[in-house]
Amino acid sequence: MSGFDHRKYRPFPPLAKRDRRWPDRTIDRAPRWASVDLRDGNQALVQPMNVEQKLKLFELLVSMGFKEIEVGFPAASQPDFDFVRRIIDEGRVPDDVAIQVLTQAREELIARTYEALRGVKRAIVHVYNSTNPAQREQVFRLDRAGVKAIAVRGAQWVKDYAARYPGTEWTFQYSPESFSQTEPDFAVEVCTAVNDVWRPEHGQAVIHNLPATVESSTPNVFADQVEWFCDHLPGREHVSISVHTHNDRGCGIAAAELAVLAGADRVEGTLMGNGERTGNMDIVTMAMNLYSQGVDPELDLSAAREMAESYTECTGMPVHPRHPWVGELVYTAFSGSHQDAIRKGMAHYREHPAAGWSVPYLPIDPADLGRRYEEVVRINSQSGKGGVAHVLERDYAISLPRWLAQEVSRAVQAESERSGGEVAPARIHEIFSQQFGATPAGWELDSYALSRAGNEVKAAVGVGAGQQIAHLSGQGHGVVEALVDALNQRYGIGLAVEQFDQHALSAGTEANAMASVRIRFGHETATAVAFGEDTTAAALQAVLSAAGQVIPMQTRQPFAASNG
Ligand SMILES: CC(=O)SCCNC(=O)CCNC(=O)[C@H](O)C(C)(C)COP(=O)(O)OP(=O)(O)OC[C@H]1O[C@@H](n2cnc3c(N)ncnc32)[C@H](O)[C@@H]1OP(=O)(O)O
Ligand SMILES: CC(C)C(=O)C(=O)O
Ligand SMILES: [Mg+2]
Repeated sequence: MSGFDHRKYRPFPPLAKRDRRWPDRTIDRAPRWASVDLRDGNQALVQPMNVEQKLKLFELLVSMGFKEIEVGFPAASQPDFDFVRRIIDEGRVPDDVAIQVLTQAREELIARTYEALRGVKRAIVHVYNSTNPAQREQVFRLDRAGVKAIAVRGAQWVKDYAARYPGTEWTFQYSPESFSQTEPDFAVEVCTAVNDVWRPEHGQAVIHNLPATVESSTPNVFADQVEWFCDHLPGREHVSISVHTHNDRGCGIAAAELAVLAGADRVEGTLMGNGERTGNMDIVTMAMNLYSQGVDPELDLSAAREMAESYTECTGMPVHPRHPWVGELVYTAFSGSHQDAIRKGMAHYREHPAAGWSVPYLPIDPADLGRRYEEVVRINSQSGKGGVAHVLERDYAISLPRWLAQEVSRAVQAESERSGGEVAPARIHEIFSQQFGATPAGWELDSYALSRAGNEVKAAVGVGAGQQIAHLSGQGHGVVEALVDALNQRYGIGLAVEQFDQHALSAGTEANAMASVRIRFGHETATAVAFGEDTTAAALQAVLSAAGQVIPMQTRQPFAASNG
């Protein structure tokens, strides 16, 4: 019989709250960020970071602008203790950064915690104990009063030991661990008792950190809990309210965002969401969410890729290619309709930058995070003409008319179906050059002379190479028509031009002009592209290259005679 049985679980009881205000709010400024990478992130790693790795990550966090960084649980292990000592002794903690350390509410651990912090300019001592019914009953085997007493004793030790180190600017932080699974009135009762020891109203800096230690409800329920807590904590105005969410249901970031709407001033989390089990809330994502709404995240994420690399180096944790904002593929479109829209949207943004960023499928400008536009459109069998045209435009300054983009895209599609994978820009250019830009042997434009009488252009064109030059002449409304006329006369055939485009190329390209043509010959068509010094040369060569594809060999030979 299957053990998969939902009846084993109980639904999370929501808070009966009728006066919620948070749904009508928006976040218009960044909360205070506190990184717990070096503690919660570290304690969840298969192989916790060594001192060198911790140093590197610490320096990364400082460089990103974090002002509050939980650097470890120094009473728990010698490496954690040594790390805290090292950053203090070596003067690595900038004056505007407060390091934070975690401890259980046990005297010997608190004493050792303060030893680790000796001499630091400012620090946050973070003491915690679980307050929810399951831990009260199963871990502590205590009732509410007993668990509150653990917190009060812990708060007292934190205060007493701080008094022994008067040279440091201390902030005290208390976490009713498992807050989100604790009865709200009890969470308020415990935090009030802690405040009675710390007396924030007399100037002691105090943070109450409300953890969703294990995420067990939808984020709206957490927001209700936070709002309720803020409304009911006596002296709320004297303390900072922090949240610390985990991601068991995949909503750690959403819960933190809604908690900020509900009144939280501060958010604890980690880079990329590393942390216990499914992780802590990901500060990078939440900060980027704000950034994408035009809110200054107050963290520097401009070198996001390097940040992700350092993160992996320090923690050994890979970054998923679809990780919000930072993953390798998160600004990449393979699918045709997305590429088409991105191409048009980027062009629109270039023309109207003052209107702000609104490129479809790209929530932000990838360049803001140091991402290259090359990554945005990548071609495989799901791609369409817009994407192929975009790649040629972006990487080779070649603009294709719509009809030609369709043809090139079909050729690229055939290649990707054959290979079953991505077609790199260089290969797209090669396909384009070989299938559309090649000049058939004997069809090189050697020379041309034009004269105009009224609306008519007369063209005398030398075709071929070396000794094999044919001299053709014809007339028409323009050079293309004149050359087609010359070819039709010379071979007694009926070529017709179906499509023709020419344009000057942008500076920096070798040729000055590009022309593209599709001609019809009976049931066949041929398309060719040519580049030239000038638009006339490009146009004539394009027609010759196309003609060379469809005029049968026997008709073509010999090509040295002149019809003019
Ligand atoms: C949600 C979180 O992330 S909390 C942080 C968790 N992080 C860590 O635990 C990492 C570092 N921890 C450690 O290295 C160790 O747990 C230590 C050094 C702190 C303590 O180690 P030990 O004393 O050997 O054991 P352990 O952690 O099992 O202690 C459990 C005891 O502490 C009590 N306890 C647990 N948490 C707390 C707390 N916050 N405050 C006071 N007592 C606590 C338990 O009730 C239990 O008591 P008992 O021995 O009377 O049954
Ligand atoms: C120590 C606390 C804040 C914690 O990490 C948690 O509850 O998840
Ligand atoms: Mg945690």
